[in-house]
Amino acid sequence: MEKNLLSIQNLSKCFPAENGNTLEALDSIDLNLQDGEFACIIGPSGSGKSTLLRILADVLEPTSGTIQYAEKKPITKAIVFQNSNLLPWYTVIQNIALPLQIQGIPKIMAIQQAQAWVEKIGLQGFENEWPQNLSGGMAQRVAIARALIQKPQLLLLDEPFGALDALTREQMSIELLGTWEQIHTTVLMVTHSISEAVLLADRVLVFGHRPGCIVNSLEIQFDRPRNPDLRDTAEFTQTTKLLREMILTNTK
Ligand SMILES: Nc1ncnc2c1ncn2[C@@H]1O[C@H](COP(=O)(O)OP(=O)(O)OP(=O)(O)O)[C@@H](O)[C@H]1O
Repeated sequence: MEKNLLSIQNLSKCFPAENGNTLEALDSIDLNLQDGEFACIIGPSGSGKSTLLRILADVLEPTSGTIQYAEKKPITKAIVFQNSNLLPWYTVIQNIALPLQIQGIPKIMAIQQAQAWVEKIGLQGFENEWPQNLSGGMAQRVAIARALIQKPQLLLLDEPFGALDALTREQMSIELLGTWEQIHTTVLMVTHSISEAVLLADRVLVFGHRPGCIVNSLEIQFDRPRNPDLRDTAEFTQTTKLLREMILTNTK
């Protein structure tokens, strides 16, 4: 049976704007995330998608509303942004090991675990490289490994492939699919790519124009584990078409 990880109720967020006005970024968001679910958010620019992720990551406070956790205690979370935000004075392996060291895990053990992640993301040989010498795709692989090494119960991905070229982006979403199929942690991912959402997600949430709220959602019912070849099937094309129509209808 499906188990709830968290429940967002009536969540709104306002920012102070010019002339003493307020800018309503989010309005009355209600959302349950199931334990082990991969959910994607798609919506217009400025509709509050990043704001919602930042609230869930505890970087921002909501103006009103609640987030309740099924376990009745805070859960472990990690967030990855469009920009990898690697520490430039740390090497690849040091960046990946950092969250464990912050948790107090001895350096030698943190580096051992980071080495396993270097292998999972295919960056063997680049362990001691500096972030400025990595391609955009490599840097994002490191950022994702740095998040996943923490074994977060909730992984928040804010357009993690948005700054990459189309081919690298496709490759990265296939790699993310493979990694996620092994760990099945709960993911909430913002993306602007319909095909990425359909390949990865169990459910796609469609945001309307600001103030952001969920105007529609689509269950993606392809079997797991999913194979990237799914993208070549007629069912995949039909689903992307359906989602595109849903987005266009709701964000006119
Ligand atoms: N710290 C802030 N202070 C003031 N306004 C903010 C702040 N953060 C976001 N906003 C405003 O809130 C609205 C929602 O922004 P947000 O970045 O959440 O949208 P988004 O849907 O993620 O956009 P995009 O798809 O372009 O990344 C925007 O109008 C933005 O200018």
